[in-house]
Amino acid sequence: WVVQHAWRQYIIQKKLREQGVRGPDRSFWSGCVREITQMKMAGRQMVMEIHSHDFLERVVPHYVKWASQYGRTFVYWVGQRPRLCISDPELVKQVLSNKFGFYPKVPAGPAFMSLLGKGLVLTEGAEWARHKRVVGPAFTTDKLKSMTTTMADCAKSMLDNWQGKTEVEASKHFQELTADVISHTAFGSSYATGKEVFLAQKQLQMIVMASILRVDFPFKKYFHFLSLLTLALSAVSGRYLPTETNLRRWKLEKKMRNTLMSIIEKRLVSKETTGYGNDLLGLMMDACMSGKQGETIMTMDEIVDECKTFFFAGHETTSHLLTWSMFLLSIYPEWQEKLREEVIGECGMETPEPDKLGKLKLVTMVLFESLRLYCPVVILLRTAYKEMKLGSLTVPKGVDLTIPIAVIHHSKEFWGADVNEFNPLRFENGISKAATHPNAMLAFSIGPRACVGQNFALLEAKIVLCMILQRFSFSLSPDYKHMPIDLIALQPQRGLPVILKPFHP
Ligand code: HEM
Repeated sequence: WVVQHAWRQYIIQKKLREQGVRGPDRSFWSGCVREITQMKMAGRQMVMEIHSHDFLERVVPHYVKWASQYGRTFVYWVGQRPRLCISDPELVKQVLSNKFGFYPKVPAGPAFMSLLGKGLVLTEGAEWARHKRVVGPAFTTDKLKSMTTTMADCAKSMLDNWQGKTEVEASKHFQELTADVISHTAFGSSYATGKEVFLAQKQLQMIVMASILRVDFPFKKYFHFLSLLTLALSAVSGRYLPTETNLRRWKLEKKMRNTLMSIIEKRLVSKETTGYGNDLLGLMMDACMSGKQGETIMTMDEIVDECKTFFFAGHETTSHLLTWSMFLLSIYPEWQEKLREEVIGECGMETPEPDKLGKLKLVTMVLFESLRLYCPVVILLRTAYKEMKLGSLTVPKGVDLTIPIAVIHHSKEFWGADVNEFNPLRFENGISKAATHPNAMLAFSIGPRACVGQNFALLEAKIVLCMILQRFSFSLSPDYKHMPIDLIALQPQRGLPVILKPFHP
C-alpha cells in the first residue's frame, strides 16, 4: 500500500512538474498540513484595521505565500491528496460548468456526512439529478414569493426584541433569525418540532468544528516515528470506535432522524385531508410522490437527508451574509443613509412586498459587494475523475482542484485597483459586468452545482436589511475586533457588536 501510494504521488508530482506547476515541500504522510496549520494559527493572532477588507493573509495565508512563490497555479498536498490551486476564472468556469461529472466534489468525511446526509450538496451523478428534480421546484420565483411574509414575520420578532436595546451582538441574532426562517419555511406548522432538529444539528456542528480545529493524534509528539500507526488509529477512532465524541454524535444523528421521520409520517397521514403542505418539506414530498405511474422518486431517508441539507446549507451562510452587510453599513454610514432613503422611498415604513423588493437596486448592489468582499464560502473543492485537459494543463486523474473564491474575489487583475475597497456601484450593470471576467463572482458558485438557495438567501437578506433600516440606525461598537475567520463559513471571530439608535422618519 505504502509503495503504491508513494509511486502514485511521485507520478502525479512528476507530471505536474513537467508542465511547470510547482509547490511547497511536503512530508509523505501529512503533506503540507503542518505548514498550513502553523500559518493559519499565526494568521488568527492578527487584528485587522476596521476599513481593511484584505483578510487573505489572515484567513488563507498559505495561498498568499505559495502564489507569490510559485505563481497563480500551484500544487500542495493535504495528507496523501494533491491539490492543484486554480484561480483563473476561465479555468474555474471549465471545471464548474462541466456537465459530464468529470469534476465531482471531493468525497466528504464522516463528520460532514453526519451533518448533511446524502442530500443535494453531497450526492453526485444520477443520484444528484434525481434529488435536484425534487428540490429544484421548491425554489421557483413563485414559491419564494409566497415565503416573503414568513421571512418578514421572523425578522419582525427579532426586531421587536431589539426594541429598547442600545447594543446587540448582531451575528448571534442573525444566526437565530435565519434558523427561524428555515424552520418556518421548511416545516410550516411543524416549525417547533423542526427547530429541535436544527438544535441537534447545531450541536453536531460544534463537534465537527472541534474536530477540524483540533489536530488530534493520540501520540502527537512521536508523530514522525509513529505516523502510520497514528493516522490509522485516528481514522478508525474517528469513524467507528465508541469514543465519547462518537457516542454523542450517534445520539444526535438518531435524534435528528427520528424527529424528521415523525414530521414526515404525520404529513403522510394527513395527506388525504390537507395535502402535504405548502412549505419546503411539503413541496419536496409532493414532487417526490409524483413520479410516473406513482413511482416514488426519493425515499423517506433521502427526504430526511435533504431536510438536514437545507438547515445546514441554508442558515449559516445567509446569517453571515447579513452579518457582513451590517458590518459594512456600520462603517460606511453614507451607504447606510443611501439605502435607508431607497427603502423608505419604495416601501415607506411598511413591510416590504415582493414586487417592491425587486426595485431596491442599491440594496442588491450592497449585498453583492458584501458577498464579494466577505464571501461566506471561502474555497470550493473538486477532483479530476479522469485525466483532464484544463486550459493548457493536463490534470492527472485523482488530483483535487482548489478554487479559492476569496482569492479570486480579492484579485486586482479582475476587479481593478480598488479591489479591496467597498464599492457597491461596481455591480451597477449586474454581476457579469462588474469584473473583467464574467465569472469572477463566485459567491454562489456557477454551473450545474451552483447554489440552489441563492434567490432564497438574497430575498431573506433583502427583507431583513430593509426592516432593520426602517427601524434603526446603527454603528460599530468599540468592542468590535476585525478578525474574519473561516470556520466552515467566513465569519467575525468575536461576533459583531453594534450600537443601535431607533430611527424615526
Ligand atoms: C448567502 C447565502 C449562501 C451562500 C453564499 C451559498 C453558497 C453556496 C455555494 C458556494 C455552493 C456550492 C458549493 C460547492 O459546489 O461545493 C452552494 C451550494 C448549495 N447551497 Fe447554498 N449558499 C447560500 C444559501 C443557501 C440557502 C439559503 C440554501 C437553501 C435553503 C442553500 C442550499 C444549497 C444547496 C442545496 C447546495 C448544493 C447544490 C448542488 O450541489 O446542486 N444555500 N451554496
